[in-house]
Amino acid sequence: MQVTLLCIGKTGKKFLEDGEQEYLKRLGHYLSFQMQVIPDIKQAKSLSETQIKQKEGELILDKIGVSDTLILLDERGKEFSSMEFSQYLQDQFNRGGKQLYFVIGGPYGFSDSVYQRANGKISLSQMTFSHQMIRLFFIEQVYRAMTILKNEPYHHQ
Ligand SMILES: C[S@@+](CC[C@H](N)C(=O)[O-])C[C@H]1O[C@@H](n2cnc3c(N)ncnc32)[C@H](O)[C@@H]1O
Repeated sequence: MQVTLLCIGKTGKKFLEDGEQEYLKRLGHYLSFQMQVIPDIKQAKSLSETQIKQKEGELILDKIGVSDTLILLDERGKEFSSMEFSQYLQDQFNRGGKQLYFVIGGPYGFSDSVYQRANGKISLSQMTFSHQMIRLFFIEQVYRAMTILKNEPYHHQ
């Protein structure tokens, strides 16, 4: 199964990019995982928050095929412990689809059309993180989950 993390706009901060690269490299040993960045549109035009969310939503949905699974990262989503999240990922793998997308919204979150298409919503906490920081936290959690599934010591060190 191909797992893709879709994000809006470049990370732009070296300390976060370095962390992303480190954990993407580690994850590559366990999983076919990629991060795809959808260009940030807000600098290009003067649009309202709702219009920005709608445009970003169209760009997100353009990437998702009818049989793909789309899971949103959303502070109002379901919360897991890291152990529970590893089982959640395993369950997704067991379903046997080809493409599993996790999506991080832009600075204003998701449009209604993205919420309507989504197959699920997961939260990393009830706190709100920046759309750039959450990438690193999520990639680390996927890496952690894979080491849990492989009975490796990372989670227990
Ligand atoms: C700055 S937040 C957007 C907040 C927006 N006001 C909302 O209500 O969704 C940008 C993106 O980061 C992600 N995000 C931020 N905090 C999160 C959390 N605690 N759990 C999961 N995703 C989170 C979500 O994908 C969100 O769309």
